[in-house]
Amino acid sequence: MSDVMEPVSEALIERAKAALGRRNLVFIGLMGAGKSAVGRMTAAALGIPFIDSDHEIERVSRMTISELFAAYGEEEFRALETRVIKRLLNTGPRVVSTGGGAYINERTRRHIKKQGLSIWLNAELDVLWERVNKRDTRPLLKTENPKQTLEKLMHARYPIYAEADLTVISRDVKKEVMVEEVLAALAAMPKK
Ligand SMILES: Nc1ncnc2c1ncn2[C@@H]1O[C@H](COP(=O)(O)OP(=O)(O)O)[C@@H](O)[C@H]1O
Ligand SMILES: O=C(O)C1=C[C@@H](OP(=O)(O)O)[C@@H](O)[C@H](O)C1
Ligand SMILES: [Mg+2]
Repeated sequence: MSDVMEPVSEALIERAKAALGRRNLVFIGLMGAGKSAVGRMTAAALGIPFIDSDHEIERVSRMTISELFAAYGEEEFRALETRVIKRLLNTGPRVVSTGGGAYINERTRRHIKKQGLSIWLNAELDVLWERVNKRDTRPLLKTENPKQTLEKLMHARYPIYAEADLTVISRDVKKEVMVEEVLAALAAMPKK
């Protein structure tokens, strides 16, 4: 069997586009789920502008996420995140990849529910851990036992992520396969 990836079929892309219409597509899920990477590639496949809310927050504040947490704390970060995401959704349609805590914040979640179609990249702990432990850019994981912290966040957050419109299992497969599954989930949505 060849391991060369088949390009995503045009027919699937067209069905996914039609299902999404002019709505924003919003990626949610825990750190390491692939929101930033898969979101960007999904936007490219759909031909829709992409933005990562963390990148936008860093651009407008001219600080990194770590610097923002250190200087102002999580509460201030969440307030800024809510404002940025609200603006991005108001000026769409786009694909927006959020930071892992965004959908957990009640106000941000309300904006996402009102103005976007949400897709949860749901991954198991070991998949997430393998990905996040390679970088130290995530302030919430600067703890004594970051894997345990991640596990606690899973328990606290998964029931809330489960409110998403769509869910795709994020696992150890090529990112292109994830994009295809995202498009298939969109295409399979019941018509309103
Ligand atoms: N399906 C995948 N297979 C392999 N690596 C992946 C996959 N999805 C994401 N990654 C990698 O895992 C890391 C975390 O992904 P990222 O998109 O930043 O996650 P998130 O934005 O959800 O925290 C990145 O280095 C990314 O390239
Ligand atoms: O889970 C969280 O609360 C956070 C996730 C991060 O984004 P990623 O999920 O893209 O890593 C980033 O927004 C910040 O470090 C807080
Ligand atoms: Mg990200």
